[in-house]
Amino acid sequence: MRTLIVGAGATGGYFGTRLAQAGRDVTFLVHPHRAEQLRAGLRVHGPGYDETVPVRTATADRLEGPYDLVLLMVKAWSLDSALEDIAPAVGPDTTILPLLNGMAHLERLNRRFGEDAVLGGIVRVVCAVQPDGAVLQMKPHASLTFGAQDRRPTERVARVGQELAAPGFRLSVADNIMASMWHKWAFITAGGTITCLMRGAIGHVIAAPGGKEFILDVIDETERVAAAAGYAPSAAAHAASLEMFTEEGSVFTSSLYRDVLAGRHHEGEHLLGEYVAVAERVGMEVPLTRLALAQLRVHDLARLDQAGPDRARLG
Ligand SMILES: NC(=O)C1=CN([C@@H]2O[C@H](COP(=O)(O)OP(=O)(O)OC[C@H]3O[C@@H](n4cnc5c(N)ncnc54)[C@H](OP(=O)(O)O)[C@@H]3O)[C@@H](O)[C@H]2O)C=CC1
Ligand SMILES: CC(C)(CO)C(=O)C(=O)O
Repeated sequence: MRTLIVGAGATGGYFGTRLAQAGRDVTFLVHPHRAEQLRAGLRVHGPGYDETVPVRTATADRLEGPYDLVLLMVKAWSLDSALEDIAPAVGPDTTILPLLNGMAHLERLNRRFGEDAVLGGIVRVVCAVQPDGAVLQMKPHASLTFGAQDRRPTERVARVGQELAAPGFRLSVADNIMASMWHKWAFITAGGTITCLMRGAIGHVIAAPGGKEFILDVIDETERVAAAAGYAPSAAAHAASLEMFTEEGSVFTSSLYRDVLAGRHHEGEHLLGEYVAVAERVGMEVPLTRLALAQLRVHDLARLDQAGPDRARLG
């Protein structure tokens, strides 16, 4: 099977190198600067390991298809350009597996490629690209969960499962991938809302008087939306959110908040903006998520103003 991994960033770099090491036929679609950086291999390091993995890269102008499987591992704001770039890689039998956080991308992909060709998926890992281009895995766990949007156990799902089974992460086929994606989206939206609004790590929010009550209110708000949309978090998903977001001393911040702090592009519209839009559709008030979203929008406007004529270069 020929697999194209779109993006050799944090998640693409981590999962893609695990697949390459397992002998899979993997090509990374990258921008020219990243191709240059990866000439001598992609360094991935984390708890107890440090490896430089030889990788095959392609840039959009040299992409030859079709591929059997395309893993989309880009941030939401890059999705449109990534979809243009992968056009030569997609044939009538290509399977597209997006692994972004959130849900809104599925609709766009379904419109473009048809629902049968597009699987749902999530990854759980905590990785970041370092200034030298290496991918750093910050926590030991890593998993990839996927499945057909309509829950049918098709031949396509079985083939993709065989291709993606590799050492270095736990692979599972979800019985209901839409529910898994929703639970993760609710979780990420809660984490983003808490850390962006409070401008700090969970440990500090919990330690502040009133902080725990605020956290519980955010979890409640996000879970009520998921339930109203037909995806009430399971007891286990609720317990995982409580554990993560009420841990004393925790240094956890969402990647959304870290992107905001670093002045980078962020997934606020894709995660919180779309969440508020769903809440509106199901007739629910989400004042805390809405406040976090408004704050992100103000931040973005200020950032554009500060950049002035350089705004086109904002990354
Ligand atoms: N990081 C993590 O631990 C986790 C992230 N996620 C989710 O996974 C998704 C991806 O995040 P993450 O891996 O962190 O993002 P990164 O920003 O680390 O990586 C994305 C990569 O995609 C590249 N890219 C974007 N568009 C193209 C294109 N058209 N052609 C080639 N390369 C392209 C970017 O390159 P360039 O810089 O050149 O634009 C960048 O290297 C997000 O939705 C995120 O929320 C989910 C779980 C954990
Ligand atoms: C919480 C985490 C690291 C989990 O995978 C994540 O996806 C994020 O912060 O965006």
